[in-house]
Amino acid sequence: MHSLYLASSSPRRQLLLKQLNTPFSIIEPNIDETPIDNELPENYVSRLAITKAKAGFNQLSIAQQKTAYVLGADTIVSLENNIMGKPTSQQQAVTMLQSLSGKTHKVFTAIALYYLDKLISNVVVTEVTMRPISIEEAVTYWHTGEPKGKAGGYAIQGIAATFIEQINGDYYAIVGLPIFATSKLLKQAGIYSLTSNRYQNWL
Ligand SMILES: Cc1cn([C@H]2C[C@H](O)[C@@H](COP(=O)(O)OP(=O)(O)OP(=O)(O)O)O2)c(=O)[nH]c1=O
Repeated sequence: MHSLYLASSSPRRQLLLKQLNTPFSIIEPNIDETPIDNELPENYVSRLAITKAKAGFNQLSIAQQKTAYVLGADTIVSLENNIMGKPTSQQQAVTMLQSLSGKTHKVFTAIALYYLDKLISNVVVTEVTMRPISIEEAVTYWHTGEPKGKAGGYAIQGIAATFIEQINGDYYAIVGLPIFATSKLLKQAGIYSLTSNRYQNWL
């Protein structure tokens, strides 16, 4: 018997996890997302995904913890090792988009699964190339409401799809949960729902 929990308040992550065909419940951990000085993007996302999974685990009762598998995830946008989180003002959002305009940046998404005193995690990196975006366009985009709550201040699954020339990597990782990497993590933990003998070696 096991129970999968998603430690996330992101509606996108909840939708994406449904694609794994494994029933789950939601816990909403509250954690401090402040980066440590000079922390590399990969280390930052990994630390946050792990912190979310552990914080979620700690919200459960002792009885629930015995069978719990808690999944945490974190996504950031990064240009030249700078970490871009979720913009909190128009000015911040416009500045972020202006720095990404006409360039290729990286999206880092970490996933972490905490269970039975074990921790397994992975970081998925995707390259995103944006066409040039004018300041006027960035301001208009802010007023659509879409950039709020999105790392880097854009949502590839929304209007910002029109900004994206090319991606190299996993689309789902940009939206917040890399489905393939997550299925591998669940398989590693022995709770992937579609495991078949024929594809035993795909991990
Ligand atoms: C780049 C990009 C990010 N995002 C989202 C994914 C994440 O939800 C969000 C980054 O913030 P996160 O801190 O990773 O997650 P969150 O605060 O939304 O949810 P929680 O911590 O409770 O799990 O940005 C998109 O939806 N589309 C995009 O194109």
